[in-house]
Amino acid sequence: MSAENKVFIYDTTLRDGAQAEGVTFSPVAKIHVAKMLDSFGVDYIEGGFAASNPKDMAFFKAIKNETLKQAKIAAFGSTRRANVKVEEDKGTAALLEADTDVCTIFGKSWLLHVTEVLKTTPEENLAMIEDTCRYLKENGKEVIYDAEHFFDGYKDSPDYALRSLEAAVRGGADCLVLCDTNGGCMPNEIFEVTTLVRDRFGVAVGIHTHNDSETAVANAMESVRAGAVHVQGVINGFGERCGNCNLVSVVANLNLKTDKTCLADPAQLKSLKSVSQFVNEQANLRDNQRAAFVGESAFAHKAGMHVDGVRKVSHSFEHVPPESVGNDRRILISELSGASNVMEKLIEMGLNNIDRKSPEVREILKMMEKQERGGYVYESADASFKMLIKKVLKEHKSFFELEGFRVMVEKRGKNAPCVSEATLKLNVNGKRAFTVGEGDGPVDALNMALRHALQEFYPSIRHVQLADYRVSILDPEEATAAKTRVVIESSDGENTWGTVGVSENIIEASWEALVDGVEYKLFLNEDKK
Ligand SMILES: CC(=O)SCCNC(=O)CCNC(=O)[C@H](O)C(C)(C)COP(=O)(O)OP(=O)(O)OC[C@H]1O[C@@H](n2cnc3c(N)ncnc32)[C@H](O)[C@@H]1OP(=O)(O)O
Ligand SMILES: CC(=O)C(=O)O
Repeated sequence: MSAENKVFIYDTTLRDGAQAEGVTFSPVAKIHVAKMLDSFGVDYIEGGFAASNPKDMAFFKAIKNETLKQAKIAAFGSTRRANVKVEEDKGTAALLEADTDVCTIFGKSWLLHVTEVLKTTPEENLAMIEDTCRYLKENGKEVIYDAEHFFDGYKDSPDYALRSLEAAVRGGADCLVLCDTNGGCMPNEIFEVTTLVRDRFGVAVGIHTHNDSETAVANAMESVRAGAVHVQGVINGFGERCGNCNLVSVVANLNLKTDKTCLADPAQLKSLKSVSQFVNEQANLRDNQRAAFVGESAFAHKAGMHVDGVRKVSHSFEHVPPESVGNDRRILISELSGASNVMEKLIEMGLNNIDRKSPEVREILKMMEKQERGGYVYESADASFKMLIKKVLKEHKSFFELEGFRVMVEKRGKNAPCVSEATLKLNVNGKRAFTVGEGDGPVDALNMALRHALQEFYPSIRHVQLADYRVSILDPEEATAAKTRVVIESSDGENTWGTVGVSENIIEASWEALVDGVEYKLFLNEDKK
């Protein structure tokens, strides 16, 4: 890796990320995230605000017992309070107590904040910056200086904003990080101001952006183009208000689209999606389906013409190869599909010998369109679409015949729980199966009865679980006569697959989706034999 092309990645998921509404990391989660970030290859991990709370301080102690490959742990805090000696300042003492190699302090660049928030004088603020940097340097720390509101401060008074950086440099700061704290800047402003700071100071320049104008990643990229060598951000971009610069996108863009490198081992880029998912899990957040690079939809192609293009030349509709960031290409089936979408599904099913222009492909498309007009959607119900293909190709067989079911929901008294029970009669290979299932609701009960009935004949069904269940009402204006669409996700612990059913009766729609789900699994098993 050429030193001059290296951009240092400073992760603040555990500090600025924790300032996001709805996010709190447990002490154990903080350690898990830090270890994962280290394996991923970031350079700095900001573990918390040293003076803020015992949990953040406990993290700094606990992480010392872990062996990290290369990441440095940074403790975060502010410049000393106004009119307090730095040696007597509690926040600065907490930074030293954290006992990290790196201390990151934020100081004020904007006169508005100096006079109206700190309620101090411009000169005292400069002294606070210089004293705190110097004191931390004297105590052997690498000092990263976060110039809070730097761009807003610069717009208000360029002279004062630059003097605040000079104070940090006099104090010995190792890196000047320009912060767009309110997230209001445009990329061109970031480029111009970063260029000016880079040319003026012989110190490394970094960037810290927020996403209030949806420009945090673009702003960080522009800052790097202007010479910043250090980017601060959060995995998945959550953080105060609208969030921080999303490091997932920054790391991918830097590695794949510039001559810069940023991960200790660039091969780690392939773990980007799992890193993103891991952080969301630890932060108790859902994955963002539409997230750039790592979302489920990031490489999902729906429009027929796009699928046609991707099948011919993958980069005709993909800005980077999905596998480069650990993601997968997905082909969706819908009313916008053409023959190319169907071909992809045929290939997935191992049916490689059917021509794109064949009558079978046209017939599959015709059937799919008819079904969609009737309320079916196949985007999330790939397995039902594959069953439909089998039916059109006359390769479908029924593994069982339904003789009948009855579903009952009973509530015996105001405070008694609702009990759901289903009885089911099937004919399986000429033998009669009669089972009863109980469940949390009527569909769960029916699902239980179906699995009990089949597992004697098809043992693999034992492992199939109902993973998700979604209901939509079609034509709601028709009130009770409205159709119901049920989409079910089933899982056998290894794979998940979606199926769909439509009926005026919710139980019947659910049954249809359950049957497709079970048949899909049984076909998969047959194919494996
Ligand atoms: C841009 C950023 O994201 S910076 C990080 C912001 N993060 C956080 O605030 C989360 C952690 N914070 C906390 O736990 C608490 O705010 C603490 C423990 C740090 C401080 O709590 P308190 O002492 O009760 O103060 P409070 O939060 O109400 O006010 C902040 C004080 O810090 C001062 N302050 C703010 N920025 C700075 C600075 N850069 N340098 C010195 N003092 C500062 C304010 O002037 C105010 O001082 P005052 O009490 O004399 O009026
Ligand atoms: C330092 C910081 O978090 C900010 O200015 O946004």
